Amino acid sequence: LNFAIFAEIYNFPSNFVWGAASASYQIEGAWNVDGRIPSIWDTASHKNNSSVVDGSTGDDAAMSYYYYEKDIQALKDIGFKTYRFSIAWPRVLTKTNQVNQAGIDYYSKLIDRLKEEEIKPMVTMYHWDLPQYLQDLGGWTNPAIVKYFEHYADTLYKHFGDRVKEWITFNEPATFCDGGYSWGWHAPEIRTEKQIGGYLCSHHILLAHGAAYHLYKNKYFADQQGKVGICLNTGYSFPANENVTDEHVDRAMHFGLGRYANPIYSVDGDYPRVMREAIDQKSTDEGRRWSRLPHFTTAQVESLHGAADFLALNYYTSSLIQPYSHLGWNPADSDSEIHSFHDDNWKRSSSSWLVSVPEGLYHLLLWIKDNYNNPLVYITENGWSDLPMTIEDDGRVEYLREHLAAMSRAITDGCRVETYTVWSLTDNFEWMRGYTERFGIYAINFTDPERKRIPKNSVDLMKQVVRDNFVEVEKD
Ligand SMILES: O=S(=O)(O)CCCN1CCN(CCO[C@@H]2O[C@H](CO)[C@@H](O)[C@H](O)[C@H]2O)CC1
Repeated sequence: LNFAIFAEIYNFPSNFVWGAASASYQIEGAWNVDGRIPSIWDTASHKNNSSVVDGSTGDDAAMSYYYYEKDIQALKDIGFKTYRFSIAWPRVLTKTNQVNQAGIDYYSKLIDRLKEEEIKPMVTMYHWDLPQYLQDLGGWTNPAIVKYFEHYADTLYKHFGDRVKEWITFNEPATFCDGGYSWGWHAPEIRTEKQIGGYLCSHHILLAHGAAYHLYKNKYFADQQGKVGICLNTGYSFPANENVTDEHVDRAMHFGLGRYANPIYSVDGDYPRVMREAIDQKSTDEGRRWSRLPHFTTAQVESLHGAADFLALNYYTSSLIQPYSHLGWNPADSDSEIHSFHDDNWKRSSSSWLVSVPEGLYHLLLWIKDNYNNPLVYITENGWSDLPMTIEDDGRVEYLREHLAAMSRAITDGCRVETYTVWSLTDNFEWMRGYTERFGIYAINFTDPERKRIPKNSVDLMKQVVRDNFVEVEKD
């Protein structure tokens, strides 16, 4: 059977860079070794009544602190040319904000080995493992955190900036701000009414990103010539029926992605007008003396505007939307007044929140192009989940084929996407889902002391995509 007869071929630009992604707390283990201090995820996973569904922790995880050569071999076997990993703040700085040399040495060794194998290191500075002693001071809801983060960024640029040329300040603030400080289902598991904690977190994340960006430009760029971006996650909001308008779509997109992207990438900067006006009015209606959404000063708006060299984007899934007004729901119960939900026909993964909507990636990339003047985009996460020790991961193969095809179409339609790193290189600690949901293209048996990286079928797909620089999907 000649597959080509039944397949559509989607090509990629000749200079397109393929790779894989991971995060420190999810893979490293060695949680209390060589000077690493506790993070908010050590605290959350070590609790007696931990919310991690299988009671597991990242204490050992994939043991990449010891087995990083296994990760490098896995990358080489596929032919990946970039590796997006995160550096653990708790491993690099002590509680007195001095350098922990053992932590520096670990990441230096990893970076040197990647460079030897001609694999570009792309570093995420913060992928959720905040030092616990900073959370004890309020964490991301305390404006003092901006200074601590700026010093952490300075430390990273100083020690690794000669070899690392692509920096991502934060991974998915949309997930950890509201997850951690509004709803409480992410570390540090704090619940606050009406997203007050989440909005404080977002505000300080953006100020910290701006500080780290300008620090790089002012102090390091001349010598190091690298790029600094931020990693944002969102889905696309599809109208659920013909009564849902483009205005509803834009409202949903601005309350989601725009909350973080507008201050940096939009023409005017600052929070989206639709958010600013809605939350200020609602706060007044609630009898509050000031808005739940903090205000940037004019100087801060100016400083944040344009403060990124690329937009790192994590895409997993999308939603159908309906406004509260069409559902007769109380608008006071939500700032966006938009209800998001899944179409029952969308294929399901092993994660409750993850269904397959490839066309959402296409529409999202077009929306970013149209709303943010076609910024340089790196897709830094895209992936599927299956159950432990699945090797014949046909669901992931289909998901990746369809999403790579959607990305190819967006590039053909003018979107500037230059890199794709699949989530994830190996199975790892999936936060509150522990080891019950697996995102790796390599499987790991977490009772195996060797933590062998076992290729799933999707490894063969990625080898073919890297080799041929095209992907095939079956014709409908
Ligand atoms: O339960 S509900 O449906 O009410 C809400 C949950 C929705 N979240 C949306 C954000 N998503 C972040 C993805 O998280 C990203 O993707 C990977 C896979 O999760 C993680 O391992 C990465 O560390 C992270 O960057 C995790 C689930």
